[in-house]
Amino acid sequence: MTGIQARFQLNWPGFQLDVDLDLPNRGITALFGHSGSGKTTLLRCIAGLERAAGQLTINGNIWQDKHHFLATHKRALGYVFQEASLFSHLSVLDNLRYGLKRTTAGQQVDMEQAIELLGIAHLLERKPERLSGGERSRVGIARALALRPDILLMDEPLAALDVKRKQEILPYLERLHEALHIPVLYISHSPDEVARLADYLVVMENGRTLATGPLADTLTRLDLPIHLGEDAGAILDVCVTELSPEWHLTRVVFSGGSLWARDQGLPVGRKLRVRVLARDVSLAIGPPGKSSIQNILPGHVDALADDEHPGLVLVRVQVGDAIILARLTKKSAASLDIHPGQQVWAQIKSVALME
Ligand SMILES: Nc1ncnc2c1ncn2[C@@H]1O[C@H](COP(=O)(O)OP(=O)(O)OP(=O)(O)O)[C@@H](O)[C@H]1O
Repeated sequence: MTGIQARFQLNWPGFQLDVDLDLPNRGITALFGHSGSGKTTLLRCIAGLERAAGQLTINGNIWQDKHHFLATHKRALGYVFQEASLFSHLSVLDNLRYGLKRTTAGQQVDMEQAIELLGIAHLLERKPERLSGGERSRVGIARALALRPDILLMDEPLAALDVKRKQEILPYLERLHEALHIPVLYISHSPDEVARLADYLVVMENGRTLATGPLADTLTRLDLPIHLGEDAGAILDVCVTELSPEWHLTRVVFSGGSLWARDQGLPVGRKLRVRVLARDVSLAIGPPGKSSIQNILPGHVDALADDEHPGLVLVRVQVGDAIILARLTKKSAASLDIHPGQQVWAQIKSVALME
């Protein structure tokens, strides 16, 4: 049995946790939900810091069931918090070594890989006080990885950083998808971070899981109360197929067609994600004539749902195998008689390449 099987029940006055999760054995799973929905409590149960009833199996190893409860220090896990709590009297290298009982050859390789992945080789001799916030976070993550965990738990690791530092660290986290062969559970309140990093999404509400599934499918479900507001949109897996140096544009293809985006110097053949925000998509019920919009894709309306504002509606459009969301005013949806099954042309004003 691979992956994570986690079933927990916890009864606190005013809060009950009741989850039953089966999660993939690699990739980043984002835990998303309102404040107080139980995300941190779930991570603490996995870490053995809360004694919930239930069971927990990580890649076939039982960490908890009716008869066993493995103590936290015996669980092969890395835990990264908002503030990386580094030892101030130790250099970065000694911080990384701390906790490794004796450094075996295998651990040395893991530590070197962690140093490389997080880009901290030039910081090894420094004391934590001489690191920027972003560098401290990277060292904190590398330290967790050096322990060769079977699972990495990250509780809003970027929340304490300003926008600039976040942008600096995100590319390192993006590399974790590919490079790590362990599951990562990642709590975040930021839809942008989730869209960039996550492969899988768990939506929590009041101590329960409302939905779990691959990121692109779960983000475009209209039946979930994930109120993303201006961040509502779709994620597409694409591949760069053409460059147009003359117009500084890049063409990417996905299962539903192709899109032009602003050139960011990516080579042909590069696979990446793009994010298409619902507010940037409008719909026409016939092939549009001359338009300044380059990206026009035919598709079919799959479903409609009220948006947060009473005057707006979100429309799910099936484009090939992919789903795109469009945000329309209720007035225009009514005047075009937008309904499930209808053929439409999605006009996409802007596409963000996430690289
Ligand atoms: N030790 C505790 N005893 C009783 N209730 C607790 C305890 N710790 C947390 N809670 C409550 O459990 C609920 C879930 O808290 P938790 O920190 O897991 O939420 P969260 O989704 O991580 O929130 P946030 O996004 O704000 O970090 C909250 O109502 C909180 O007040």
